[in-house]
Amino acid sequence: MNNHDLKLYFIMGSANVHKRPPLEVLEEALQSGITMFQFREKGPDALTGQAYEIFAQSCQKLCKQYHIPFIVNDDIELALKLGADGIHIGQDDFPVAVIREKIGDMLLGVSVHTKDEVHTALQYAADYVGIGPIFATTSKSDAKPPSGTEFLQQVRSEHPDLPIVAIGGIDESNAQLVFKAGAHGIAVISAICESVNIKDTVLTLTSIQPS
Ligand SMILES: Cc1ncc(COP(=O)(O)OP(=O)(O)O)c(N)n1
Ligand SMILES: Cc1nc(C(=O)O)sc1CCOP(=O)(O)O
Ligand SMILES: [Mg+2]
Repeated sequence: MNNHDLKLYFIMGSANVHKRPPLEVLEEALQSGITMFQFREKGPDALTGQAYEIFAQSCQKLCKQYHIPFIVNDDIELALKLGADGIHIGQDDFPVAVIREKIGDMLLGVSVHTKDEVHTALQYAADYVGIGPIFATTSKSDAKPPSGTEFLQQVRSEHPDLPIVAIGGIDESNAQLVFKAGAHGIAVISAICESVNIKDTVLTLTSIQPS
């Protein structure tokens, strides 16, 4: 992984897309220039069992076709079974201290909200950290209150080389602020899933420079 892979990190599950087939949305996002993808199939109506696995495999196949890293959210067994490029975990998902043993050199992303969590993620060789929610989000029912960019700025100044992706309520109207605060990239669900023109949205988001 290089820092550019985090630039526009698209996250999607079937619950995030309403008007079109999710795979169509993913393919359009890939064609338009997303740099990383996370399979996040969760929520009350989430697919389960075979349908869950088949959907994951279809997303992975598309990502391979476009040479974009395919990351699995939460489900380490699925990530291992499919040979995913990486796994993203939060603080309540799996102990950071033992995950490396399970996943080998697969990419590891860890959600962090405190300096201690950043320290632990670094200690156990996380490849990047996710910081959020920066702004209010409707895509995660158990999200913490929005933090703004202050914590992100602190982490950036204390860890100049740490790959950071910001998440939560980020769209074309506020992404510049997030890059300015020191993020290498932005992770988005609704900005793409609810876009009326995915190509334009992706082009706008990927062309933002931290000025
Ligand atoms: C890139 C990225 N950052 C943060 C998260 C959130 O992870 P987590 O806190 O484990 O919450 P869930 O996504 O599992 O509900 C993420 N998924 N991706
Ligand atoms: C999956 C996720 N994690 C968050 C965190 O704060 O850790 S916020 C979030 C949802 C991001 O979706 P949207 O771009 O639609 O706001
Ligand atoms: Mg999680």
